Amino acid sequence: MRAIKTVIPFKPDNPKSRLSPVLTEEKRKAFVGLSLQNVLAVLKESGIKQVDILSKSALDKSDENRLAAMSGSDFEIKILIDESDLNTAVNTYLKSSEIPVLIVMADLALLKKEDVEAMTNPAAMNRESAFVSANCESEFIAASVSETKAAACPDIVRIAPGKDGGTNMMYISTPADFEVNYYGESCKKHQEEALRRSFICEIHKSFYAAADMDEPSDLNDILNHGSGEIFEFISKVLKP
Ligand SMILES: Nc1nc2c(ncn2[C@@H]2O[C@H](COP(=O)(O)OP(=O)(O)OP(=O)(O)O)[C@@H](O)[C@H]2O)c(=O)[nH]1
Ligand SMILES: C[C@H](OP(=O)(O)O)C(=O)O
Repeated sequence: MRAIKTVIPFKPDNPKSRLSPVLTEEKRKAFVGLSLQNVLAVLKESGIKQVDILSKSALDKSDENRLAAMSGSDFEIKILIDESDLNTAVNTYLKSSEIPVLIVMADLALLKKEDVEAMTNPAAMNRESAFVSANCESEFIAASVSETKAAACPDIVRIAPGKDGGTNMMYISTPADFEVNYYGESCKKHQEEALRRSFICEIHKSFYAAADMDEPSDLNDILNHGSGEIFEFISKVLKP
């Protein structure tokens, strides 16, 4: 795999406030810890070797212990603390990055390794995922078209949108030349920014990558499609 940096923005304090109708603060903290663990496991499975957790504040001891247990010579996890807001923290990170960056949100409880592979190396995938070029109206099958375009113009932004128009993952080939602008319909904003900066923009459409956990009803997706510790946790909390 081509060298890339992978970064997970993370907010450990009072996380997922929109879930407060169904989860206490303590449970929300436990939930984002499990979700982060899930995302890291998928990244590891997909061949990513090193991940930076870009955290707004220090991690809880339990989360730190979990990360330490996952970390090893073949999978290095670094914790970087940046107390600024999400956009400032990520943009500072991008500015200092000389190789492609993959940004992955921590609340993707259903993420699959195929989604990560589609973001980092779509041409190598033997699949029929549809990609959409922001430069044209029609959808097309990714690999051959995107390779041809990439040969002519190597700067690529690849986005996995959230189900409500946010940006759940983003691959940026030349990160120092791009700025993120999260919140609201950020996928659209990022597509526009890509076009403005003459990047090729591709969209990875996937139910699993789109399933961010923002609102109480989103947790049903974990009950219906999830597995492991996070499934057990949500099952217990929602069906005591
Ligand atoms: N470093 C950093 N990460 C953040 C910040 N705010 C959110 N994040 C992370 O960015 C990703 C997407 O954030 P949201 O889905 O809005 O999560 P949230 O802010 O905990 O949720 P709400 O309080 O419900 O808006 C998650 O991985 C969060 O942990 C921040 O200020 N700094
Ligand atoms: C950060 C934000 O996340 P959401 O609140 O849409 O989950 C976004 O994707 O722009």
